[in-house]
Amino acid sequence: MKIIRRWKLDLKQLILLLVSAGIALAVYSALMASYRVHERAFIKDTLDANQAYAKKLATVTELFLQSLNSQLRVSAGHIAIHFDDSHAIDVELARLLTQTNSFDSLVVINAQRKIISAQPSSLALKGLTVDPSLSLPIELQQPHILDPFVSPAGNLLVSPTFPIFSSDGTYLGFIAGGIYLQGDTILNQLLGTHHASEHSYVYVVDKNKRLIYHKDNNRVGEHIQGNVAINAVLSGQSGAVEALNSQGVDMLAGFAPVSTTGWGIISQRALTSIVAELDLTHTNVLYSTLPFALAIFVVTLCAGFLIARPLTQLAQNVSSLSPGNLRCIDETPAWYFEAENLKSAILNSSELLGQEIRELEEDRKMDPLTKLNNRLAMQLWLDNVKSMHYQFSVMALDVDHFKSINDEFGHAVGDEVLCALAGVMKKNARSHDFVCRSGGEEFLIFMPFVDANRAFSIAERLRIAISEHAMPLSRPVTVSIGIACWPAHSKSIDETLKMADKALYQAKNKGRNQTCQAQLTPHAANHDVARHAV
Ligand SMILES: Nc1nc2c(ncn2[C@@H]2O[C@H](COP(=O)(O)OP(=O)(O)OP(=O)(O)O)[C@@H](O)[C@H]2O)c(=O)[nH]1
Repeated sequence: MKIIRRWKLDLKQLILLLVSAGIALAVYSALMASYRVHERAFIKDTLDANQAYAKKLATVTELFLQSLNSQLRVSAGHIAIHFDDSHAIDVELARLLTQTNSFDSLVVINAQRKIISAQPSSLALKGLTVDPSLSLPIELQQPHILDPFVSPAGNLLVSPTFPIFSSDGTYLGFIAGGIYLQGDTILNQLLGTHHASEHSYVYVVDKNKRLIYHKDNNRVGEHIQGNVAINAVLSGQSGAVEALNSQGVDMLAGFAPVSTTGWGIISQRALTSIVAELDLTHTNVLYSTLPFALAIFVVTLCAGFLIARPLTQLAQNVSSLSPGNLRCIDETPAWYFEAENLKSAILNSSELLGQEIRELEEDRKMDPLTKLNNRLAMQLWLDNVKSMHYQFSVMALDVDHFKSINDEFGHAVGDEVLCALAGVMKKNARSHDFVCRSGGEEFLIFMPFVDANRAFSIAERLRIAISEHAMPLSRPVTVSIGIACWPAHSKSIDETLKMADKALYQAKNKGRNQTCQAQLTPHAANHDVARHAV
């Protein structure tokens, strides 16, 4: 049968594969788990930080506006005293502008909406009448912050105002501070520094969802719609939310309202920046893990080779096993329990197998009924004799009237008789005689180094012993024997056996229960038998 060897992974390759997959999976799952945990923590921290920062900025803005209000109140009191002195008002506004650095511009507007003083004077606003849309402070006659508007000088600004009353309580007008929303402004300095984090930024909307501060100055003045954080903060809430901004970017936004103005402050960070930061962090983690993973890989690989080695050697030794030589298996080093077990199992099964083969071999050469040698064993024995060329005599022995025993007592009794005869033959044979059952009720006994005369007397002794042996039937059993010698009777062993057979039939013909010797041939007559005798 042709054996087709299919390619298969060996144990070393399997261990290698398993270790590689194990390490890759372990590193991957550790990185993924760490990534998820960090991502959640990052998002929560960012939301918390942005909310805290928005609250802080709202508080700072409140304080800033209060401080502006206080400054305007002081100046309003001073201006009320000198309301008719245009120069004095100019001086006061100039002082406020330069000393406090809180405003980008300052104007005093009388009850008729006319600008009676303005700083810096370069704006050239003095004498102008402001738009009726800006007359709310005149109607309210109390502190008020005007919503962002474009000033007559063309600047987008927010404007805190404070009313000016004369000592008798007559409303004279109001002082308005201008805080520019575009360019390098005071609001920029207040909101644009010290972010919640490097990647966060702040923007501020007024109550009409109009950007009044943004890091991208060009967007100031823009109206923002559909922003969850803006909607929440303008409804007076503070908090944090992960939501898409107006430009479709996923943002982590913290927000807080400035209650006095109705503004909303939002501090936010793009989610993608967190992902990028996490990616960078985990790439670094991966690089830091790689040497350890490599070390584990190498150690496990070595262990894998050590584990595979006894098994590989056992397999090689078993495949090159020679009958009866189990030493190579016994000497295979097996340093761990399973390999040692396998080695013992192979040794045991090899020994058992060897024993069974030996038994089979014995059975092959043995007559199953009488346990005497069979014809195959006889042939092997004769081959050996031929090669050694030592003389022997052979007895051909046949049970007399065995058919009648079978017929009379049954086949089973016939078998018992055959076994009993075999026992007598073995008992009478010497250790180096070769007794075999050559057929049904026929036997051959080879006697090395025994000449014809001695063979005759041995045969007679055996014949008498058989006839006297108690058989499992009511009458004695006898045998007839023919004798021949090799090479005394013939050069050919086959011929010698035939001559013994012939002598046997002579004994039968002479009336059975007797021994006959083969006749010497001319060749045999010249043969010096004594030369070979013991
Ligand atoms: N019980 C039993 N009988 C066997 C066995 N082998 C052969 N026989 C019988 O042995 C008998 C041999 O008969 P024959 O060849 O006629 O010889 P015989 O009856 O012994 O007569 P002679 O040899 O002429 O004395 C046959 O009946 C065979 O069936 C066996 O293994 N067991």
